[in-house]
Amino acid sequence: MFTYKIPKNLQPQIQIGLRVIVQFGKKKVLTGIIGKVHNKPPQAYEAKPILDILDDQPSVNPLQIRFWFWMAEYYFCHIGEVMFASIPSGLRLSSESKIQANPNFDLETSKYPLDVREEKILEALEKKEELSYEDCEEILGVKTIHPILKSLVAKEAILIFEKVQEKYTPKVETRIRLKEEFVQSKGALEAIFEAVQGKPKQESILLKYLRDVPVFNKPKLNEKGVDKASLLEEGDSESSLKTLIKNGVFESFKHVVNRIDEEEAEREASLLSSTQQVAFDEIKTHFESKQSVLLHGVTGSGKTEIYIKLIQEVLESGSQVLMLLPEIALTTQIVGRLKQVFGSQMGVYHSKYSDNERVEVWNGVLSGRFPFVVGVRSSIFLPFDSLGLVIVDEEHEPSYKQFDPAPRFHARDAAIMLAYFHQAKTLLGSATPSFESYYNANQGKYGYVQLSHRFGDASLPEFFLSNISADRKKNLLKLDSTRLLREKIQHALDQQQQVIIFQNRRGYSPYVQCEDCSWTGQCVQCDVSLTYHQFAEELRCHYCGYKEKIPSSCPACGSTQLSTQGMGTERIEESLSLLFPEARMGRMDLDTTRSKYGYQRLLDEFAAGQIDILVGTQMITKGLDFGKVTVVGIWDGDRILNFPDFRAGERAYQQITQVAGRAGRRDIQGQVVIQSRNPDQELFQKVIQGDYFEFFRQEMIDRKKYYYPPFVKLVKITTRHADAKTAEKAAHALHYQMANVAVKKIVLGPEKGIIARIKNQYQYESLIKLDRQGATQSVFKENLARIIEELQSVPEFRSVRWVVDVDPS
Ligand SMILES: Nc1ncnc2c1ncn2[C@@H]1O[C@H](COP(=O)(O)OP(=O)(O)OP(=O)(O)O)[C@@H](O)[C@H]1O
Ligand SMILES: [Zn+2]
Repeated sequence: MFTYKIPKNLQPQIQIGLRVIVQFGKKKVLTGIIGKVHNKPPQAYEAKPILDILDDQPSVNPLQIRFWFWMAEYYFCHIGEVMFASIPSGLRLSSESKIQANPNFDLETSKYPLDVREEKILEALEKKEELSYEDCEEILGVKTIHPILKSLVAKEAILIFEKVQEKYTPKVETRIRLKEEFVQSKGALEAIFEAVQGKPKQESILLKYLRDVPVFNKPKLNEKGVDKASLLEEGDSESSLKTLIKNGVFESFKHVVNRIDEEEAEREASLLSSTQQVAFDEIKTHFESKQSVLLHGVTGSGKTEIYIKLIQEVLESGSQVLMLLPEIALTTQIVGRLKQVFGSQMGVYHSKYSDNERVEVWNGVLSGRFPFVVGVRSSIFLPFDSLGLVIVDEEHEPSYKQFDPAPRFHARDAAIMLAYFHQAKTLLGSATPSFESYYNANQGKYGYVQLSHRFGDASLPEFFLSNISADRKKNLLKLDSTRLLREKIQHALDQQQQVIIFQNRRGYSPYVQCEDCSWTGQCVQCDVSLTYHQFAEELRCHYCGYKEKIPSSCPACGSTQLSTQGMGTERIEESLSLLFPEARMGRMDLDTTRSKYGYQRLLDEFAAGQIDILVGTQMITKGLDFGKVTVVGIWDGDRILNFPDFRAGERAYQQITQVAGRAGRRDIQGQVVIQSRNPDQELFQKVIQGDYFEFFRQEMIDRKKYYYPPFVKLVKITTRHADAKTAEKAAHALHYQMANVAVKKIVLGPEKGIIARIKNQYQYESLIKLDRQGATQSVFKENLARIIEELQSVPEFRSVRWVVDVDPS
């Protein structure tokens, strides 16, 4: 935080939460937020004046600012980093900014006239799609450009963005409508039909248009016309349409599609079953005395319908609701279900949204257009001012934790704090609660509500362990699939049912190896082997994105005997299509879902029954609700157990239970086949028995004994440097200093990171265990801040980076 002077003329308007323009360094201007107003001039530097105020009303409310301060302190980062994560760049005007014309702006119909200089900028934007801050200075020949840009933003004439990928590309449709004169009278319309007589193709297009747009009864409908693509969808030829346009029957025009769909609610909430109703009532009773409730409901128990009822009640009482979902893959289906009930009062906040779409949701929350938001973890930063309820669905999901960059927050934990500031309630939902949350429930800190049966007549799936090694010995293993798995798949296909196959590794196969010298491809920037991607014919690093072409011979010994080892989703898809040539295959992983609608398309196809077998990574394990899936195969069960962490057991339990939970969600019981080389392992038995409580009890014994969460708090510190020696030395220096801090319980390390080098930076990790008391943690963090600052002033450590991760996951 920096202190700035408030010039006299701006003083009357000053309020906490206003965006202001400030000078930073010699040439830079930045947008800042007023966090505090005080009378203490800084000691170390001469305060510069604020250049301008961007808002009439605060963009950020006092609750948000309080939340930011809490986050910066708790997650050990700068308040500026929190602010940066919170505010979409479209709301941050700076000398780094670029501007583009707002495609929804129309000078003629705009309520606000532009002055000469503003018009000049818009003219320039007609010639050049984007302008930098400097371009604008040049065009107008003035030094302080922000008042003009500020005014253009306020008049909704331009949009601001910082990086190219944030630039807003409007979705433009070509639409078709009848020429106005034909809509005026029935006689005119009949005349066209005469004109197209004997031209069946043209007639068919005309009829189709009139079916979708009944202009006889509602001539006004013609104005909007129809999307050209949909008109031609059913196989009508483009050339017939062209002729109709040429002959002046139809006209085509461009239409900018709204970024956020305006959909009306289409259905009422479902009636709760009696079990759901009991759970619903219990939740509300707990809320009377507790801030947070854990809803532990088995897969398919109908948690979503309970959420819907609660959301409705809270919205009716006039408060806001935020519902967090871990990933977009999951959001597509649930969002669809929620949208049907909540329609246009629900805003959606995706990770794949462009920055300007985020601005739209942000403004929608500010204006009250979206009293309800469904979103991924960053939606906790939206400008809510009166939350009544925060729901965290799939609360156990590791993806709620942000790794990089700072703030490295856990969205579930932060959401609980956010709700606390709003005096709102938090509902955590999961079929496999995190042990931290269940522990809190067990201790009476959270209310606890259980749903132990699936909705309707559905029952929980049946498990089968299938022994890979045994099948191999008997020559029954085909392309790494066991006979049992193949039989189950075949049976499902015969019954026109669907199959999900889970493997937590994308790409074709993990390694390409030389059979003569056992060379494997290594990333040049990280100490990991490269993954083979067959379709792209590349070796790729999954840590830094580095890629290279597959060599035709071994770079080490020249041998041409290169073979692939192990199985990724891409290869499994290929194997299954060889084993089941008649089945239609689909694959869902990071590689097939990069585009914005990638998930949606795959899920739509799967829902429509156009895919028989869907192979996927952890993306397919969450929340999906498809009635025809009866068989789930876990390709490599052993891989799931090998998580390098104290949470290995918990994670494996969650992952297997969740993916299994996709099977048999309606009247036919699901079957789950786990392939393993070692099926007798205890963990498999526990998952199959489904005894969460016993599993929890046993795990807690170990965690208590070895000091792991929930009995202690963890802080992980990574020391990074491009030079291995310096990194090691700095890590030890830090370690030495920490030994003198009294409050810690245990300091482990420093050790080489699990991956010793990432993006050319060597990594050393220390793990600190702290007592759970809040006071201990603040004392520790104060000490840590001091230690790091001191170390950074040592010349040889100047370019060392220390990354502090509180509650690492
Ligand atoms: N009260 C209800 N009326 C009608 N259908 C319901 C009702 N409750 C649940 N369902 C249906 O039961 C199915 C399972 O419900 P839902 O997807 O909400 O389960 P879930 O608890 O979220 O499961 P998971 O943890 O696996 O995501 C869905 O198809 C849902 O539409
Ligand atoms: Zn790499």
